[in-house]
Amino acid sequence: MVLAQLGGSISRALQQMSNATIIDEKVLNDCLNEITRALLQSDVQFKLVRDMQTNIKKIVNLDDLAAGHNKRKIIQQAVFNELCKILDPGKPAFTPKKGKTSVVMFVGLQGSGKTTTCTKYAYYHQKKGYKPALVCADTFRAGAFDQLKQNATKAKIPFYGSYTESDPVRIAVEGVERFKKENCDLIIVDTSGRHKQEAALFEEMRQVSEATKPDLVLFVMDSSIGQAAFDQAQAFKQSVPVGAVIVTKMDGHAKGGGALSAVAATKSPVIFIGTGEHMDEFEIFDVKPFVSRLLGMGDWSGFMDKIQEVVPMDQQPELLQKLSEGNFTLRIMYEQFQNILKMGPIGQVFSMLPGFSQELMPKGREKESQTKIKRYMTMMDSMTNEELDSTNPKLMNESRIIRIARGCGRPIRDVMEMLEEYKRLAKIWSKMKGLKIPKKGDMSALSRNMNAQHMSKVLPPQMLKQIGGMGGLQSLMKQMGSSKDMMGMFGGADK
Ligand SMILES: Nc1nc2c(ncn2[C@@H]2O[C@H](COP(=O)(O)OP(=O)(O)OP(=O)(O)O)[C@@H](O)[C@H]2O)c(=O)[nH]1
Repeated sequence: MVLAQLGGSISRALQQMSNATIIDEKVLNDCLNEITRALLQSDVQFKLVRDMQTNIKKIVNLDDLAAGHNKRKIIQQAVFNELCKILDPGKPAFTPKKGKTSVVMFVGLQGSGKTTTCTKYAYYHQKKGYKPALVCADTFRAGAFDQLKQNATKAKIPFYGSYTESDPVRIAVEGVERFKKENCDLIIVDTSGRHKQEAALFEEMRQVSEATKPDLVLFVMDSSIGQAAFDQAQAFKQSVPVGAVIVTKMDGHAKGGGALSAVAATKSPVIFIGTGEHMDEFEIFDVKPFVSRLLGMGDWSGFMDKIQEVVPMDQQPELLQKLSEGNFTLRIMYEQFQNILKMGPIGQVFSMLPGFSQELMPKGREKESQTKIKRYMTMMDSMTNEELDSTNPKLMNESRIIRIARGCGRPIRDVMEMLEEYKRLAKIWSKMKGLKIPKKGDMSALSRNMNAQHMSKVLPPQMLKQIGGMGGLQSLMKQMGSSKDMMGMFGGADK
């Protein structure tokens, strides 16, 4: 069961319960058992699941439910809070400061994706203006240094390692010293992968940590690790001061529940997730939006942040103005396709929009979707300015379609398909009509300006019904809006 399925199962359990006329202990227990089953099937550790169930029972007061309060909402909120609690140890991770040297050491099981993730982490910070450097202290796996070297060269990040030196402590110390002298502010030390049974390798890892005195030890974990996650993560935590976790391969078909367990074992926050093999398939991890996405509630703040990344700054106000007028033209679609292709996998963007990820960008088919987008753009290149800027769907008559097909050398049905896709996107974006436009550059204000009215238009009808219609959505947004993150996520509550 992948995490998305886990979210679906939990939502279904909640839905079934809210369909019951009277919520008594049995109905509540059935619902919680269903949720428990889904969590266990996703590899969340048994003890965590049991504790979660007990906590929810403590929080949810059956008398309140009987009094006719919105039962589903109360329980959904409790499930939401409990899942957040598992993933949020309540203390923030160390963040490196620009201009001040920080040493970050990467540890993890063999093949968890450490080396790949080191470069992603370095690259991410380099884009933010840091001066990162990579040190390969993995003397165990032949080829590890070559891999790091290759990645680092591609990203133009300085690196240090040795083909002959077999002592990882020595390499780590030399590398750190060298990059300190070169005024690098983020020195990243990659270490060998190991399993908890390998005592000698654990001792070696401890020595590297002691010698380099890292400001942060990052535990890298593959999301598919399953039930073993808790014990493995705990073993690492006992040997070195793990301060944060990165979960990799979140793009795969892993169950993913192990990741939740590992966080609980290390009592450290997840700070990033890896979503692919490429350098930029790396996302900041935020607990509340993540759980919200897991439960199928969408993640507006993430979506708006992505737009900020995808759309060049100078085009943002203009695009938002057009969207707020409800004028989604083919030209806008073309320009957005251009931006999206520049940025990389569009799945990352659209998976954040509630309910639309599957239609726009089926998981695992990103490459196909990109090819499709390029094909659409070729067809649009054969359109006139009038066609590109029109908001009148009737303009695209048969003769225009035939002309476009001839112009781009594609069959007529391809042009029709592209126009259908345009209509579908235009329909989605027309829901943005009336959006308050933030001042130039202040995209976060946009998410704050999104109110329940906008949300209700964008949410798929069945999801809105699940939440309890407009009234349910408003109170859910108010209730959740007490935290800043949630305000951002749902675009702010109506006051
Ligand atoms: N799909 C996907 N693959 C990933 C991700 N992160 C890493 N990988 C792949 O996972 C494999 C192992 O990654 P490495 O970086 O070599 O793993 P490692 O932990 O350094 O390996 P050891 O040094 O043997 O411990 C490689 O094929 C990576 O491309 C991710 O987020 N998604």
